[in-house]
Amino acid sequence: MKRGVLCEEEKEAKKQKLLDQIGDGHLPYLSPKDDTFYDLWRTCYSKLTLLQAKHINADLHHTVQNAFLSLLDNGCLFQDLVRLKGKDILTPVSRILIGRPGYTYKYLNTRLFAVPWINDELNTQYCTRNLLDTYKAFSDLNKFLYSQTVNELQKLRKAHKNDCFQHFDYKEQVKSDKRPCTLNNENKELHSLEPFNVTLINYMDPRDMPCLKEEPYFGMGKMAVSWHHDENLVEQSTVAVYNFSYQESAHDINGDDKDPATWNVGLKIAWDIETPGLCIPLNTGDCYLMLDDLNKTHQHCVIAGCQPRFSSTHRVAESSRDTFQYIKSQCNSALQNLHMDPDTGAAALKSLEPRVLGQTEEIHNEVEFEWLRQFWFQGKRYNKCTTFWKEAMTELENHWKQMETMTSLVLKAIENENLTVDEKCNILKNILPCLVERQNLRQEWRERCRSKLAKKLPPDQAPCCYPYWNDDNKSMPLSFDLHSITFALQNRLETLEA
Ligand SMILES: O=C(O)CCC(=O)C(=O)O
Ligand SMILES: [Fe+2]
Repeated sequence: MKRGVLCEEEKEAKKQKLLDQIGDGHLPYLSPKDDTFYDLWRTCYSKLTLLQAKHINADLHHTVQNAFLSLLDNGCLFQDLVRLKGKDILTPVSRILIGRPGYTYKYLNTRLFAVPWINDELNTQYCTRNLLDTYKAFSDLNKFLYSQTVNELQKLRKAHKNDCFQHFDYKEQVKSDKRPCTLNNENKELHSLEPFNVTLINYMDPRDMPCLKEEPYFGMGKMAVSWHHDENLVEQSTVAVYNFSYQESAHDINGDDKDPATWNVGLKIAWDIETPGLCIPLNTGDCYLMLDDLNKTHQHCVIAGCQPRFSSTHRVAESSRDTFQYIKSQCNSALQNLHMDPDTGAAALKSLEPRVLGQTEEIHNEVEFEWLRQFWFQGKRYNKCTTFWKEAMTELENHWKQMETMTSLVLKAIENENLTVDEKCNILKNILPCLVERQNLRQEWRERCRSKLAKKLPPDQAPCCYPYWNDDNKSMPLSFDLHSITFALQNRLETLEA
């Protein structure tokens, strides 16, 4: 766990404490019909910018809105079976990730694989021409939202400078506790200017989701997306959202004190019950930007209106360990230690250096659990949208299978080679934790694939426990179930150390 980051249990306890403090009542929140709404926005939510639909080019609206509908028509939006506090939950919202070729984005323990929004090299990766244009629309929207973000960040920097200047001038008069929230980090370098690398598309028709949760702190209404910070983003990077709701509907799920038709984004300061929350209605075509560190200092949620609604949420995903290019190079570095005899095809390990063997087993786990099993857990959904990931996974699976061979070669080496007791102990100490973890995670993924919720999903989205094989499968060097192997190795280590 990173320092300074609250773990799940601590967060849950803190949240429960807040809810207990609130009791049966609700905390105040402001919406445009409140007089002080804009004052609160300016002072405590100044890094939230709304870009009204009327200020955006009509052609862009047209292209993007058609692209959303095309995703729906082509069946490219999927509810995710995410894992939250050790439980599997089906998200009310359906999603697809679109972005740079090879990028992925992890949220709630689920790795989403980006459908490439443009691909100059290969045109065979889409089922239809129509989908190619659809994805490209989000690349166009991405460019537009990025240019708006750069503008807004410049404005923010100017305002920030003025604030600092004024603050300097009136230092004696301005009491620090009266300073508006914008002045909190005067000396800090502002924002990341990296372009967005992915967009997570959301879709929900409230008529299909009669059991949405009530917003618990303020009583803002039914939540399509609960309170959260967006995870796994580059620090201080902006999130930009395009909002599109369509079709009239008479059905109102949120009571009558609010315009029944509109969707709202809710904001609050994390762990703060003094400052009122903010509820911002979103008209179709409106965009909002969560600039700089707003996503870190504040949480947001989405309050459902009564129309079906899409959003495209552009972000700078933290990508150091999250691209196909990265995992491929990890595999290649692990496979450096494998020698294949060109004549006989026999496999051998080049080095028995414990550290090298341990690293290979770590990469083995990484490719198996962070990539292959994450991918197949999402069923065959990606086939509908792109061939990019099927091809990528075939490549990774081949590498992974060679690593199964490498593990079997280490186990043989421990049995047969002329190694000293110390050498054997060192090898075992380096590889055993990885093997135990592999065994545990294989069981966990297998159970997730067999859960009740998993079985309810449509056939093309049903989780596959893959790779999976029986002991009589002669093409696999080791069993799927590693229980007896890890048990024997643990005993072996204890005996050697005795
Ligand atoms: O749909 C929206 O407006 C925001 C959705 C959201 O918060 C998310 O996808 O992380
Ligand atoms: Fe979010």
